[in-house]
Amino acid sequence: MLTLSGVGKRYPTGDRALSDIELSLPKGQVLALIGPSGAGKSTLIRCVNRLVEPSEGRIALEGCELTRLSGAKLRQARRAMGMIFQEYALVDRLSVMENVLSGQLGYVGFWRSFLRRYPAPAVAEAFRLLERVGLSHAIDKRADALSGGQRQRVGIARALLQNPRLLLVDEPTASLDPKTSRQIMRLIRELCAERELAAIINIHDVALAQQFADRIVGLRAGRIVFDGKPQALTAEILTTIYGEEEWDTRVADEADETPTTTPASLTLGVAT
Ligand SMILES: Nc1ncnc2c1ncn2[C@@H]1O[C@H](COP(=O)(O)OP(=O)(O)OP(=O)(O)O)[C@@H](O)[C@H]1O
Repeated sequence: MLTLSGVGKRYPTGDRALSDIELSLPKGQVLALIGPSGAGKSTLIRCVNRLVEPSEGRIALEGCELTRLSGAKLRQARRAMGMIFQEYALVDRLSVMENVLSGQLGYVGFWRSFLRRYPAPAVAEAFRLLERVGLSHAIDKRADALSGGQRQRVGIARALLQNPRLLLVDEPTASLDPKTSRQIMRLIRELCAERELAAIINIHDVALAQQFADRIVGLRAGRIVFDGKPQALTAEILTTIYGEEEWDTRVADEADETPTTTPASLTLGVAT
């Protein structure tokens, strides 16, 4: 449903962020994008919805070539892509419900949304979504009264309200504790399965990526250096992506204990 062919990005500063990206994402697939800082993960996600303009290559969503679109047609195509950001991007002084409804901005027109009058079906759907993400008790709360995990749930409900076919998720767990991070990743995973949504999730936590994604793509210096199943991510491949590190023994060494043979996947939570 999403295809990137020969995509590259060079910023006006001269920094080359992406080179020769070839990627095809089928419907319903959850793809985790991993790689060290500066590898190009955010740039790749932003090229897909054209927040960043690719310098070369083509990106097509359900047969529609996004890289050729502009103006109203681009805005319309963007509605098929739900964005979920690390920093939640909520309006603090608005309620949970109003924040979710603001996902309708592209549909209802500026004045109507400015006056905060939303169509009844959108409000009903927002109620359903808030219930689904576990926030039915907090509908009237102001966004700034929520925990990080709750804020992320609002962001997820807001992205889903526009009924996207693809989710673009940028560091969804960066500011969350380990348990909440797992809950948020599980929720995204379940929602993708329920709605046959494809997702690209930019994530630093390799163990979470392995646990909740169908497929892992590793970027290094703007190039794809791994594309495969989570189980195929060996210590050797992690070295290709991140550089030298004793993946199997790192936790034990740092705790000054006898090195163990802990599998790579269990020791990678902080590998960035
Ligand atoms: N707006 C920009 N202008 C110039 N260079 C940029 C810009 N945004 C990113 N870059 C450069 O592009 C490269 C890729 O950055 P990007 O933010 O996509 O990496 P990332 O893998 O998402 O990193 P992180 O995990 O730290 O968020 C880096 O060299 C970065 O310095």
